[in-house]
Amino acid sequence: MDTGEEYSLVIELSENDLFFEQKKKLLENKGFRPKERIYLKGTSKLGWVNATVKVLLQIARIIQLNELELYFAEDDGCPLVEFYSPRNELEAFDSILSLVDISLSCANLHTNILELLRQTILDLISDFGDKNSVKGIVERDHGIDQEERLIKWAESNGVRTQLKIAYVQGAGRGAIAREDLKVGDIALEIPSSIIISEELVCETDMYHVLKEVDGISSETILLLWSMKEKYNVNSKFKIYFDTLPEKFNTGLSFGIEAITMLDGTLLLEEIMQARQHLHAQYDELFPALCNNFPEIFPVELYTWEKFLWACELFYSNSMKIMFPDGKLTTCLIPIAGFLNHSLCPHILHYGKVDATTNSLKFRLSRPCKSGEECCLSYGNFSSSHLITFYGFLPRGDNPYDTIPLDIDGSDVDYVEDKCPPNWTTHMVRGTWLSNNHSLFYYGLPSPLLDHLRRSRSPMLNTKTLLQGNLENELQILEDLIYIFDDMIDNMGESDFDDRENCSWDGKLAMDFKNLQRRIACSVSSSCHNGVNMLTNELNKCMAEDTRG
Ligand SMILES: C[S@@+](CC[C@H](N)C(=O)[O-])C[C@H]1O[C@@H](n2cnc3c(N)ncnc32)[C@H](O)[C@@H]1O
Repeated sequence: MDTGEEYSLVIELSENDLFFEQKKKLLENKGFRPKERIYLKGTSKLGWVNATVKVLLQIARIIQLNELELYFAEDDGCPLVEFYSPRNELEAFDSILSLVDISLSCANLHTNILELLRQTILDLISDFGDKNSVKGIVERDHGIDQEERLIKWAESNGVRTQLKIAYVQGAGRGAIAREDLKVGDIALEIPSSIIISEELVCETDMYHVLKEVDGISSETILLLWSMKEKYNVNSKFKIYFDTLPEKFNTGLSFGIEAITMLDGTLLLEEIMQARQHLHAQYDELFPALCNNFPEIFPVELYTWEKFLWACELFYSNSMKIMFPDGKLTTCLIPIAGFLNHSLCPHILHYGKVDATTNSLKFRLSRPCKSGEECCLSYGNFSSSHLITFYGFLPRGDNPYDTIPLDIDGSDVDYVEDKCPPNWTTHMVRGTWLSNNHSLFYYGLPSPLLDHLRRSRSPMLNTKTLLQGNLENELQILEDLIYIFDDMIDNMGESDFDDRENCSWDGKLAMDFKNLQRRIACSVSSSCHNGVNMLTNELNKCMAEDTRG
């Protein structure tokens, strides 16, 4: 921010960004440079403020794209992109808000304009949250005595919280705002002293045994400690362990019927791989540890079932936390473990212990009204990952639900190498998420289409209405239709009929299969639309040729 007559904000794409080149190209396509100076005129007219926020937001969206969003964002022919994903939009809002906040903290002139910018951004954030979040429905806020006891215990240990616990429809327990919370408010603050981390294990006999085990991770050490601590009546964390579910119901516990239903889906592969990995890990440690150190590892506490329970606990409830010494550790965090996942979360950044207060703060990036469920994001995960390791399918459109394509991206000779081939793997997602269904785009990701164009015909790489190009496009779409129709056939018929009578795992399997089918059908139908558009264009071409 300058201090002269004209004020400006500088918004910049870092040169260290892993995707600097791709993002620079996207910015340039929209008429921006990687470093833009946005002048703030000495007027507080609302039209001007709105226009300035719009420009800042357009740039920030591109800066904040992650790899997967970038893959799907390359539809440079589309001026209509409103937002790339809820995560991206909230990150973009967060970044421009902090830009304005930094300027406000050092400005003594024109603060009214900055305040107006700030308020405009806050209004947009609130609007965005209202329109794009699927709100959890509070089912009941009674029968939570244990949880209330845990909160009292936590508060007496220095936790500060604006949240209470209640049962939320379809999600077990959740954290509900006790009063209206604004952007920047801390919904929950946890002192390091009640974070369950490997530090607790270091002073135990168990640690001395486990540190000698070849290749054992600190996460596994904490997991094995937790399996025993759960039954320790004198544990400092007894009240926490008592509130944990007896059963987790993640994909790792799917029964044989649900597994069979998943035949032909990616979820089956993910679950089987994860289970094999856990079985191998268990077999490496047990029964050897119980046999060699029966005092430390009582055999009845280290059964396969109890090990699986602990794995599910860690997958679904642990968080990776960065401590002030720079160490990144997997931890269990009382109270924070009640926060459910949302595709449009209230809390974006939470993984770093604040060195001055020695506490973990859960700050809001969008407002949460009194009585509303407050959520964070567990990460940018696909639904198959969320089912396997957390046991739920998120409601709403998950932008990370993709179907990978078995195409090797590295085998094509690039003749016209204006844009280097950065993508080595290719995928699709539901084409309803795309804004650009026009000729040459078809709602499909541009990196995939470009790759297919080049591999079919290395010399043709233009999006023009020439007959050769159009025929090439037609072939590409027909190949994709073949792949996806085959996939749809392999998945069999939709199973909607008996959903309500299904077991928990049967329901999840069915919902996942229907989701995958919906994605594959959307791709196939977008390709068919593309074929129709191309056939029309080809007919026009041929009619012109005949006239000529
Ligand atoms: C960290 S815990 C959150 C608290 C949990 N609901 C409870 O009752 O203990 C994570 C688990 O909550 C559930 N969960 C989280 N987010 C969810 C969502 N959006 N929809 C359904 N279940 C969800 C899943 O069972 C997940 O494994």
